[in-house]
Amino acid sequence: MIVADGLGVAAGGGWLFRGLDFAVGQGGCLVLRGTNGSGKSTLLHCLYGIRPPDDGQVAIGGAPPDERSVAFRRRVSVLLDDSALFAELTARQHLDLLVRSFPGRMADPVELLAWAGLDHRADVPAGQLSAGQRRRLLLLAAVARPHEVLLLDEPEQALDAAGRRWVTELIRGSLTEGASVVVASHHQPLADGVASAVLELS
Ligand SMILES: Nc1ncnc2c1ncn2[C@@H]1O[C@H](COP(=O)(O)OP(=O)(O)OP(=O)(O)O)[C@@H](O)[C@H]1O
Repeated sequence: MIVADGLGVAAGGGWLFRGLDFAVGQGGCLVLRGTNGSGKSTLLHCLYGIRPPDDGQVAIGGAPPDERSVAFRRRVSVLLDDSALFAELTARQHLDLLVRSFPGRMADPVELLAWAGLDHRADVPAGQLSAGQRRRLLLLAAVARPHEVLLLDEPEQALDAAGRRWVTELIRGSLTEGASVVVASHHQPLADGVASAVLELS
């Protein structure tokens, strides 16, 4: 589903990474690891088509990624470093929007909100949620909608211990459904819980 062939990105007069080859099939999870600034977010941007590679190529389902394509965005679900919510819309309204975009293909929003531990905050505008609650809502929205590919950038950010365990459960659910997942993470238990392969950037 996801294939990188000699992938490279140049930055700051050198190569951030170069010659990356990997493939992630259905139900597979590649975990990206590496120090701050090693290029994990940049690699995820390449996989979503936000940033063209400077060397090599990447294909999602046999074609180059294109985040401007509605068809591509319907197949690929993401939580990237700049993902945001509508501050004035509640958690419930965010899910209602998704349900309207994918009619008959999503679980009941009430059940989803309870699963995310957000049922008591369902009618609070997203702008008034805590950082961890906003993170839970972003993750829930990314995973609850139908997807063939899931790209997550440090999903553990801002989450408490229970939330970090929940992320592992959430990614495993996506894998069981057959998605191909790439997740950048600094959280070793999460990596241990979901990885079928690990790519260390340096
Ligand atoms: N267009 C660009 N021009 C110059 N430098 C860039 C560009 N894009 C990324 N970089 C640099 O590439 C490096 C990698 O950044 P990136 O955010 O991908 O790292 P990361 O591994 O995700 O880091 P972190 O763990 O801190 O989230 C950074 O030093 C960044 O400043």
